[in-house]
Amino acid sequence: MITVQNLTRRYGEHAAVRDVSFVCETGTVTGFLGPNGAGKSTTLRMVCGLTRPTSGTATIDGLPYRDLVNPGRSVGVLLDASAQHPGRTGREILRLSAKVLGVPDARVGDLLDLVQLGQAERKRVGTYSLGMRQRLGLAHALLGDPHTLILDEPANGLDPEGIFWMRGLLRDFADRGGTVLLSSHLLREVEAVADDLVMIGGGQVRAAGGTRELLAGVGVVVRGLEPLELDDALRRAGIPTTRRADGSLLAEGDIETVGLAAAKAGVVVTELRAADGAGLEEFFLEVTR
Ligand SMILES: Nc1ncnc2c1ncn2[C@@H]1O[C@H](COP(=O)(O)OP(=O)(O)OP(=O)(O)O)[C@@H](O)[C@H]1O
Repeated sequence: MITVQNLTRRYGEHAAVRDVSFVCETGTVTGFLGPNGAGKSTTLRMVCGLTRPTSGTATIDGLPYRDLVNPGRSVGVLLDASAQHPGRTGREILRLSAKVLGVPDARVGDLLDLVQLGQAERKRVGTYSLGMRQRLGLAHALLGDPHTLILDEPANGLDPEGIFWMRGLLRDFADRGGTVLLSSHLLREVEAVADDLVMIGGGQVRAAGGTRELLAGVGVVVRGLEPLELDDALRRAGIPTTRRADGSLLAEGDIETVGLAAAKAGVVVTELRAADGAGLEEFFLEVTR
């Protein structure tokens, strides 16, 4: 379990992270979402003891990262896939870390198979694509057989097949009782795998909760024959709306309330349904703006 309590980090006058709190439960995947510069990396670095918080605390299974005995055996971390020595091969990097962690050498081969680096394991990391580095980084994070994974933008550089593969791997890790915290700036990337979402914008948590609950709470998509009249009618009925790129509206209410408001105003509705992932995407953009 990861517990983040009132974490704040200031750089001079600028607060990169402001009073951020959330919990990642054991056996779940938590998606930490936010646009560029929102404060994701700074928060993850504080959780991993790499950046000192100005105030607040972060613990993993009740202990700050710095107090964990042999942390690589309990927490797998991937913060920057490019932070490996470019002159070493993938296999060499894993073998060196295995020695440091006290992990049997045989595990290196197993992990290389798992992340499907193929022949690249014998090539120098400096020649790797970003996707290959991410795969190696994931193998590195898993090397100590940890029960917690903290991954900063792990899908960066992965192709669609790679993203699908990684989702399966993380899902399986959590289903076997592990805890996963992963950041992304793309909702679509984590929506399918995350049990819980924490959305951050401007250094602050803007929304948090179960992915399904957040999905359910984002309102309905409604389209009218006369979009402007429909928008007017809903606003007059006290229902906030957001215009979507395809000409429909995202309305903050349930289907019945929205349908009734349109009917009362005599506006023809051509589509009315619960907002799906598209609604969540807009919600995400809205709350983290
Ligand atoms: N060492 C530092 N010194 C000064 N400002 C910093 C430092 N580290 C981060 N910041 C600032 O803190 C804010 C949050 O940065 P952070 O890297 O945590 O965001 P992020 O959500 O991870 O963004 P991205 O998705 O682009 O990686 C940014 O405004 C950034 O410029």
